[in-house]
This record gives sequence, structure tokens and C-alpha cells, in this order.
Amino acid sequence: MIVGVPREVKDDEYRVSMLPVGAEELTALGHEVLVEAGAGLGSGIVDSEYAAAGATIVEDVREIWAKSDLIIKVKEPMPKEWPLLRKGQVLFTYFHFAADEKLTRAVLESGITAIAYETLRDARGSLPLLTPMSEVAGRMSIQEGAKYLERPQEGRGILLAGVPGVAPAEVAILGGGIVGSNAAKVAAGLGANVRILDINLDRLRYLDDIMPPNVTTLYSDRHTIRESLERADLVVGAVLITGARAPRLVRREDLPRMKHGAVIVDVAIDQGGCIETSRPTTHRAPTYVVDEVVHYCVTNMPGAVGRTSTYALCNVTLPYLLQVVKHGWKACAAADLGFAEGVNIDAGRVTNKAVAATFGLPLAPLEPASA
Ligand SMILES: NC(=O)C1=CN([C@@H]2O[C@H](COP(=O)(O)OP(=O)(O)OC[C@H]3O[C@@H](n4cnc5c(N)ncnc54)[C@H](O)[C@@H]3O)[C@@H](O)[C@H]2O)C=CC1
Ligand SMILES: CC(=O)C(=O)O
Repeated sequence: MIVGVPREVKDDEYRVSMLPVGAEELTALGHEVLVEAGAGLGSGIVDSEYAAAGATIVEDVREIWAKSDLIIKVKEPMPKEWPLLRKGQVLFTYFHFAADEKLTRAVLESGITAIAYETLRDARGSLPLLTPMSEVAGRMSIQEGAKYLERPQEGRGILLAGVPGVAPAEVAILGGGIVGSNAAKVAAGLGANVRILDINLDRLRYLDDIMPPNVTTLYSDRHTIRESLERADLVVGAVLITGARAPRLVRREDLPRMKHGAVIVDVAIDQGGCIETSRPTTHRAPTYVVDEVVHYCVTNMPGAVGRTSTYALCNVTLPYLLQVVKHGWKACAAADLGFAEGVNIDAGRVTNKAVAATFGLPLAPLEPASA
């Protein structure tokens, strides 16, 4: 099989989808690996490291898209990549279809098979290919939030930790999953007063057991959300309904009740955002202000810490990639229902329930491995 590794083209995206060790493992199995020249530079990996591991370095990305049976990426294909998608090709990457109908339609029309990192489950029901990037983004959400709380960044001029004699910041985290728990850990470590809101009581019981005393868990409902927003200096949006558009937990009418200069970091923006006033931003222009509340809504937060994120991501994607090249994606999906949940679109049909429901499209069954 020919496996392609293009350079990422999303704004300020410094990750790459394969490490040199991945190229070595694939070529040792007899597969060919094509890596676009410079693909690893954002993560501090030079072409010669891939070449030494057996990959072929390709200058023109169109050659990679034209020749590869399977393309492995980090972010969803950008509009300039859409014409390069080839019928029958497999694309293994983050897609977040529910947030982008145009992307969904383009992928449907292309005839490719789209295997989405963010919906693939393991035997425990977790999301193994989303988890490491949620760990990164959860931790980053607090360092970014701390920065934008500074007055020159339009924030309220609050130090998260406070100082002796002055209270620390109040942090409200909507969603206590991977992003939420990582955000809570960092915010609490800095000394902030943290609230985590979730609708999963088992999860709240677990967080209550493991978090330090400056973290409070709250059942998430309209009243607890509103009250937490009023107290908060920093709000982190971290809810997820896998594959679906994020529920809008904060409404526009809630913003005037918040403190002036409070900051919202809506990490869930990649699934459309859980704040009504959120819209996607970039690392270059990460924030905007609505009703005196600073919004940070970067859709590829881990991209800014490319080196850490690339290693964390490739550690989890490579074992799945090896299974796909050994057995084919259909056999993987037939043998493992969690893997099958990762297959969002195949040959012009939506095969993931949440994506189909989001756009009112028909849900198609996956074709059997022998087809
Ligand atoms: N912007 C970025 O660069 C990145 C964004 N993300 C995104 O962050 C989001 C969260 O991801 P994870 O933490 O991994 O998901 P997760 O599945 O681990 O956690 C989501 C939590 O939200 C909770 N939840 C669902 N509905 C809720 C409600 N109405 N109120 C309160 N809580 C509710 C769930 O019970 C769950 O505990 C996802 O959209 C993910 O794609 C992740 C990494 C990077
Ligand atoms: C999860 C995701 O979209 C990212 O890491 O960029």
C-alpha cells in the first residue's frame, strides 16, 4: 500500500501526522511511504529523518494525493485540498464534520472513505485518538485563558493564582471529560477556585475523588450554568456529544450577566462550539469581544505546540494505521465496532449516526469486508 503524509495547510498548524518511526515500521512491512518535503519541520523533524527511516520525500503534494491509497493527516482537508481527494482513497484524520456542512458535502462528493480520529472508540468506549489532543487543549486552555485575562489583552486584569491577601480567579469548566479534567488540574494547580459542571454524575463522583479541594463539581443545568457564569473570570467550554454538533450551553442573553473582561475559551469550537456567540478563530487572531466578554475559539489549539502534540498524536494513531494497512479498513471495522464508529463517510454515503442526524442525511450501513 502507498501511504501519503502531506504537510498540514491549516493556518498555524505545526503538527505532522507521522513520525519517522512510523515510516520505518510501514516500510519494514513492505509498504511505501510518501512524505511531503518539509512536512515535519513545524514539529522539529527534518526530511532526512524520514528518508533515513525509508520514506520517499516528495516535493509536489499533488503527487502524494494522486499516488497514495491512504492519506494520513492531522486536520480536516482544507478547501484547497478538496479537489485533490480521489474516489476510493482512504483519508485518516480529524474531520469534525458536524461543524462544517460544506466540508461534509465535499467529502461525500469526492467518493473517499473518511475515517475520523474523533469518533473512533476503543474497547472501553473512550476516544483514543481524541484523548491526547484533548489533554493538550485542556491544559492549554488555562494558559491561554490566563494570558487573555491580562488587561492589555482586553481581559479583566486578573491573575489566576491571586496573591496573599487577594482572592484567586474563579474558573468555570463546562464538561468534565478529558479537556475539562485537564483544564481543572492546571487551573487548580495555579491556585484558582474551579467549578466543573457535567451531566454525567459518575464522572462528577470520580472527579470529586481525585481533584484537590479547590475544585468543586456541579451537576450541569440551566441554573448552575447561569450562576457559574456570573461568578467566573474564566470559562472553559469542554462539552462533547461524540460526532454531533456541540450543545449551546451558554446563550447570547447570558453574556451581559458575566463580569466585564471575563474570558471564554471555547475548546469545543471544533464541534461548532458550546457558546452561542462562539465562531472559529486562528492562532494569529485568536480572540474577539462580544458584550465585553473575550472569546478565544481556536479550532486547532494543539497545533501551536506542534512538537508535543505530534508525538502525543502519533503515539496513538500509528497502531491503528498499522492495522489498517495490514488488514484493510473494512476488515478492521468488521472486527471492531469501535473502529467502525470512526468511519464517518464511505463512497458518498454517511456511515456515522451522529453526522447523519446533524445534517438530516440518510445513514448507510458499512459494506461488509468482502465487498
Ligand atoms: N479546539 C481544539 O483545538 C480542540 C478541541 N477539542 C474538543 O474539545 C471537546 C471536548 O473533548 P473531550 O474532553 O475529549 O470530550 P469528553 O467526551 O472526554 O468530555 C465531554 C464531556 O462533556 C460532558 N457533557 C455532555 N453534555 C453536557 C452538558 N449538557 N453539560 C455539561 N457537560 C456535558 C460529557 O458528559 C463529558 O464528560 C470536543 O469537542 C473536542 O473535539 C479537543 C482537542 C482540541
Ligand atoms: C481535536 C482537534 O481537532 C485538534 O487537535 O486539532
